[in-house]
Amino acid sequence: MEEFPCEVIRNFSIIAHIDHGKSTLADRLLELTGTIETKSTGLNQQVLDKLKVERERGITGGPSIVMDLLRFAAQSVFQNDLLTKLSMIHMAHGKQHLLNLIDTPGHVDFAWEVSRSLAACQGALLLVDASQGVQAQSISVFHIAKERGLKIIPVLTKIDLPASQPERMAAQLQSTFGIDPSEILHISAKTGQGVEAVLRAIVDRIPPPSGNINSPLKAFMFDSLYDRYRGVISLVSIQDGIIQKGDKIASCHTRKKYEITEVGVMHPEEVPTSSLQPGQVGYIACNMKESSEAHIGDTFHRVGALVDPMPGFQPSKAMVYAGVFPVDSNDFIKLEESIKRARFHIRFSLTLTDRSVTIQRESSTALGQGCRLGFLGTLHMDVFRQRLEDEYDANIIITAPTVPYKIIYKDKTVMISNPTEFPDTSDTSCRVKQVQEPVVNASIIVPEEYMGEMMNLCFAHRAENLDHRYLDSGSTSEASARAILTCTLPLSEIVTDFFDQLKSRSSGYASFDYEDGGYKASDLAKMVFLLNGKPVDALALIVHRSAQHEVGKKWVKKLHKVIPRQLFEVPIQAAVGKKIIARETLSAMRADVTAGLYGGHYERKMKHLENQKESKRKMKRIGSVDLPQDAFFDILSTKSN
Ligand SMILES: Nc1nc2c(ncn2[C@@H]2O[C@H](COP(=O)(O)OP(=O)(O)OP(=O)(O)O)[C@@H](O)[C@H]2O)c(=O)[nH]1
Repeated sequence: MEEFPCEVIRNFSIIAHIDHGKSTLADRLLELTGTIETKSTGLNQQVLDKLKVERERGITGGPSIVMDLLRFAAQSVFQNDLLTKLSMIHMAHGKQHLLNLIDTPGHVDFAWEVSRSLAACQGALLLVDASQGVQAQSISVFHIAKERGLKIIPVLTKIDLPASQPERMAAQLQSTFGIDPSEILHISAKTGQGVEAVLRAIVDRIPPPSGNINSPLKAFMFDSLYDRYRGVISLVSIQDGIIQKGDKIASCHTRKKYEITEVGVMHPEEVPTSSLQPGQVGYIACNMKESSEAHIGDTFHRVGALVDPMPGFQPSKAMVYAGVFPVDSNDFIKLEESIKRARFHIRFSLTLTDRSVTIQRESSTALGQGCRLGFLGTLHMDVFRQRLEDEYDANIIITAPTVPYKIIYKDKTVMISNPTEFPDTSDTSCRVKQVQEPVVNASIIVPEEYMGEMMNLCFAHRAENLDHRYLDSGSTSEASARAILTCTLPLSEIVTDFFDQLKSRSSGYASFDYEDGGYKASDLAKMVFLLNGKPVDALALIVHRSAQHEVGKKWVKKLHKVIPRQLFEVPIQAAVGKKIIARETLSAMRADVTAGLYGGHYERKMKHLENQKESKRKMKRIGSVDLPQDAFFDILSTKSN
């Protein structure tokens, strides 16, 4: 592939709320520039099926069909999934331009990944569905792009839809982001209307990357992947200088030295080039053996020519944790493998890095050996869980999600991510000074008639600092005004069913987004459930004291409903510290399942015994109480809390 000087290069991203049509627009741009063929192949369906989970949730990491297709093609053909960036060539003003589309995950859980990708861009298309208008995530991604100083090209899409209201939405973009309506492009990515103008705007409005080919090499690593044969492949954006095969480079972060074995760009698959120059975004392969050597946000320089490193990033931290256990403890190794495979797939489909899901072994007296997984957010966890359950047919139990708490003692601070580790704060000898929980700054956008409902929902989830303002005045008779409601919420309150309730109580109209709001002191306690006097560690919860009686009562009722009767009476209790705060009693039942069957019914008797054996196999024995797998599912199902 020919070399492109800096001034004809444009590095951009598409930022949008989920489902606003990012993938469709990317497909159109790739088609218009001849990067891919216009006609989709029958393969697409196959690929879509493979990515069922992400499809169902309506999220993809990038230009859907193209990306997915290439990801899978690349996996099988080249054993390489370096596809978070695509290059297109476009003729404008009599010159060929190289347009690099850099993929972003575009979801609130992955804010860090979004800024990581945007760091390699000079501009972004802010894509807004003209029938839906500005949504919560449009706002958060806009701010990230703005903070990074990117040129933003506002684009209203889906104008072919009868429900689209481009004029009204343009006014909304103006009032929300201060965008001049004359700068807004009106397109339909589906029919292709106006998409040419998008290519023109990318060339005309986004500045070329700056950089000097004669300065010392400075290459910024914004992503990395592992290739079985070539080791770590890094995606880099060249800030200054030039990089080519045979060059000896070093990492600013680890000081380790490497020799470049290959450089190239994605067009759309890997195309080796003789060099990468300032402004170019491409891949480099060097003799980097371990993923642990690759640090996202690292800067490479030529050996012997030190440069100031680019500002790096704070990698994202796991914010939601859950335990995963095999129903049959012999399956632990199999489960661990499934988890690793699921992690691999999620990483590609959501454009995440290797370390996006943290895994630690965990053992529970109730559930045996398992893993404690850490996720970036609830969506991340849900997608992962669904993939484990669906695609790997994993016979697993997943515990209720929890968030990391800060326990401040007189002499130290400890972070805990498992309720079983939570200290008994009512015990005066435990020396806990304060307990803090993570909070988020949440924003919800809804039509005004749902405001009351949304406020109630927020208050029921311990919201503070509630505020609201209007985004527009609902200029047409059929469209009501939309408002943005902001508040702080404890993260633990949104990891269960908050999102589902938000959707159902707003008839699907509310959009929700949040950002990290730090830690806040809170009056929390550990709630333990006892079956026949024995605590079940896997069921332990952390509750706000104001809700402990309500939560305790609800859970013992739920346990009472799902635990089958045993041969003896079983008290089911909820305790906080030493205090029992709720109780139900499960009455005893008869033992012999065949007792009612008299002589001559040998086959029936055997069948009953077989059935009993089968259901015993699926039981978890908690102390002396048998709990069927289904009961655990029911108890731990977050949706029915
Ligand atoms: N009518 C119409 N539909 C469109 C247009 N652009 C996208 N769509 C449809 O909108 C839906 C979402 O489009 P996608 O391109 O998958 O959206 P996305 O933003 O990539 O979604 P995620 O990657 O899952 O976040 C699909 O059903 C598209 O067919 C458009 O211009 N007009």
